[in-house]
Amino acid sequence: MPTPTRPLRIGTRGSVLALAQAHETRDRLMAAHGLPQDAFQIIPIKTTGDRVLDRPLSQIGGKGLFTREIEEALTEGAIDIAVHSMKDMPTLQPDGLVIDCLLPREDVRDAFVSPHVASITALPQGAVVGSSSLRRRAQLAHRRPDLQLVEFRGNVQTRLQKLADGVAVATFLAMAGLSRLDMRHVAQSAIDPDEMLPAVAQGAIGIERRADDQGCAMLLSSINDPLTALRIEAERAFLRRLDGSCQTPIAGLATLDGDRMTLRGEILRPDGSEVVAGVRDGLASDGAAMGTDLAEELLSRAGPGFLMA
Ligand SMILES: NCc1[nH]cc(CCC(=O)O)c1CC(=O)O
Repeated sequence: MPTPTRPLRIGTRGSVLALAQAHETRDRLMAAHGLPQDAFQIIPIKTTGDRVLDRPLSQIGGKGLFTREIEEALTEGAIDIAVHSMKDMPTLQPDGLVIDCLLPREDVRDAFVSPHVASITALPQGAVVGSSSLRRRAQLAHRRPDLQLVEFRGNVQTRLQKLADGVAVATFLAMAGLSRLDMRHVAQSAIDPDEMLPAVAQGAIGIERRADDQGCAMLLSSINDPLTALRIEAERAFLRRLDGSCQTPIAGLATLDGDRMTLRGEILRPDGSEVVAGVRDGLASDGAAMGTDLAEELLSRAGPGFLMA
């Protein structure tokens, strides 16, 4: 809790997008509690994922790469809360930490980004596309086996520069990240989830705290968006059962219609040669069970070893 003597310390990665998310969190807390800006201090923390830029994430060790150092700072008390892209979060938090605050979700869709080409369909035969996301690579390879995929790491600016340099003719980014950076214009199109199912929790910001910190629990409860929380709970239950990591292409998306939820999920072979997809409909309050159940259906239909390939 912020006190007159000490501001509330908000831990975040240092990327432009991460800082925008930390600022959004601070602004919501200021508005909800009538607090001044200097009641908060934003503390950027460098993570392994930020440090190692020359290898695909899947080779360095998957999820957790962008969060470990931040969670350590939280556990040690060097920060009070941590702001995360939920898409990058492991499905289980370390002992003593919880995420029970989700901000209203942004656009969940992937963006098709290219200087000249309008859409996936419009890509010329054999075109070079840059992406380091195993999910997007597998989904694209499934749909367009003719395309050539190259690794594409780095922040939004770096990736746009690579496109300008002709390293690839197109790439994908999350619409949510582009929106938060006021850069939606760089997207040629937003890809419908029926065409490319997004990553679990794409577009959602979660705020982590120490489980025993009742002050922060109260502070954060006022900015939690319960509908986003329901969707993320279902999607992450699905991912948890699949033991999702960056090494297993998985996509999942929950949508709400009143008190009903539809949960779609898919798992892919990394080379895109096979996709196993399924859907569940049910009560929004049963999201976690639907997620586990859908994951089990996909696992049994895929058969042993599917995710290892
Ligand atoms: N893996 C990196 C990452 N984590 C969250 C976002 C975008 C914002 C979001 O989905 O909330 C991105 C970049 C991207 O996929 O373009």
